[in-house]
Amino acid sequence: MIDDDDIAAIASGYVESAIGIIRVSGKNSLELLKKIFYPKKANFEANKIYHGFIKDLDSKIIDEVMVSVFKSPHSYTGEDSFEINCHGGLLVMRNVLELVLKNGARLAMPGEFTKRAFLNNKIDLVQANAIGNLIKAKTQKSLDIAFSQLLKKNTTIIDNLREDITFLMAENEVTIDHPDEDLSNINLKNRLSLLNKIHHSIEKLLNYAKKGQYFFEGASVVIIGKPNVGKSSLLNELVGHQRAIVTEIPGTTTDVVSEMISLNGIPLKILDTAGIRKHSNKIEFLGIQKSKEVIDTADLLIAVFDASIKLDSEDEIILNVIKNKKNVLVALNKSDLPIHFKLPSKFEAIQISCVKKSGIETLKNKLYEMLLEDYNADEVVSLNYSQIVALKSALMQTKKIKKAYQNLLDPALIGIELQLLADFIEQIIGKIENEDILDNVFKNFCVGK
Ligand SMILES: Nc1nc2c(c(=O)[nH]1)N(C=O)[C@@H](CNc1ccc(C(=O)N[C@@H](CCC(=O)O)C(=O)O)cc1)CN2
Ligand SMILES: Nc1nc2c(ncn2[C@@H]2O[C@H](COP(=O)(O)OP(=O)(O)OP(=O)(O)O)[C@@H](O)[C@H]2O)c(=O)[nH]1
Ligand SMILES: [Mg+2]
Repeated sequence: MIDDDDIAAIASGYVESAIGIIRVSGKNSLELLKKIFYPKKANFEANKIYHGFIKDLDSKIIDEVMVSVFKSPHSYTGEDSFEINCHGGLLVMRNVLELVLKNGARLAMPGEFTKRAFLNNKIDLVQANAIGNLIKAKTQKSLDIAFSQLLKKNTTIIDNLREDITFLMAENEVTIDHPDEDLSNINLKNRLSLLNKIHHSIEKLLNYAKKGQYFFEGASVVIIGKPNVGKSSLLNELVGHQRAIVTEIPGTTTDVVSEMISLNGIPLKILDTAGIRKHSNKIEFLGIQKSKEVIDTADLLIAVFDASIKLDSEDEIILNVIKNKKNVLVALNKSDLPIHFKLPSKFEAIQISCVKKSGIETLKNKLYEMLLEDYNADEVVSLNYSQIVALKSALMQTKKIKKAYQNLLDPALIGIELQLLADFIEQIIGKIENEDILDNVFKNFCVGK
């Protein structure tokens, strides 16, 4: 179902400004324009801007304006549409909008113009999301990513995925039509290797999407370690002020303390935690429970050790926590003192001193590097939550299909599974049947966008 009734909104924002833009789009919008706009020559050719007057039904002049006219499909929404450039006073903008509404348009919902652009195939869902991010972007880097995404229609990686899946589906059809031809080993091998390629691409896309998200939603870094190693001191160094209490008494921090910083444009939430050890009292026990909880939510962990004392059983607890994790940065603090700590060789560490303020920049650079590892600004896609969910489902689906091939499942059934995979991929680009999911994408846009 495609809505094409006339929608209207103040596109420039309802703030006093030099010029205000009232945007109207819909099947009958140009008829509506004729009723309220009086230029010298009322021929309303596409892509032209006209000077004239907006008049109400009693011929009273509402404002002197410029109006641009767009004709379907050559407009932002793909529909007939126009934009009134009126004086930017609050009352003027309201009067013009009200007149437009009185003449049959309704107020647009947030993002509804862009939703129509999407429904009319002017942009795909990845681009729609990019427009949302473009407006939201708070750092130049986020803006660059959003913009580069807006400029390309489907990203190549998604195009290739579609192509590969279509190939598998076509090949599977052949097997259904010619059941006598056994799936030869060679064929099976080819299919599995193509499926692996698909699996790998989806993983890559998920990885890019995650990194793209860092720029818009931010990332979280959790500082862990046994008591008294200097976790709170490190938090304070990273945020640039005395956010957390620091004392020489082990067990000083008993709750999670967090603070935001910008790391080269990535909004970073840094969390300092209670030192982990065999607890000595109830407060400490609860604090340690909390530390363990936030560890699992972290995009990155900084494990802090005290370089000035020998590795002990409390450090072992921390080493155990991080041993199978990839997203860990090890910091050897107090490196201003004589070094007695020896890290097991499999870990790589950065030496820092919060007291001497040394190594902190190196640590920040390393954090940034780890967050954006394998990241290629040209290929990054910033997907929204439901797109990421679709991608994850697609990933699971490839595993299922792989098993189906290996178990020589009936091609008709394999066909169904392949179709499901194709559907998940289409959801990313935007073939979404469910209106609710779709509205979710646009509801965070401004009215008038
Ligand atoms: N006044 C105004 N400024 C704006 C917008 C707008 O809609 N109006 N935009 C949006 O919010 C952005 C620009 N994006 C736009 C994208 C496509 C079309 C458009 O009319 N496309 C037609 C014609 C293309 C052509 O002839 O070059 C098309 O795609 O067919 C317009 C604006 C930012 N500035
Ligand atoms: N010499 C030296 N002392 C440090 C350094 N960093 C922190 N300290 C000291 O180590 C002690 C503990 O620091 P905190 O930052 O409170 O340690 P923590 O890991 O947060 O401790 P808990 O909250 O108890 O788990 C304080 O006395 C700090 O002054 C450093 O780089 N060098
Ligand atoms: Mg502390």
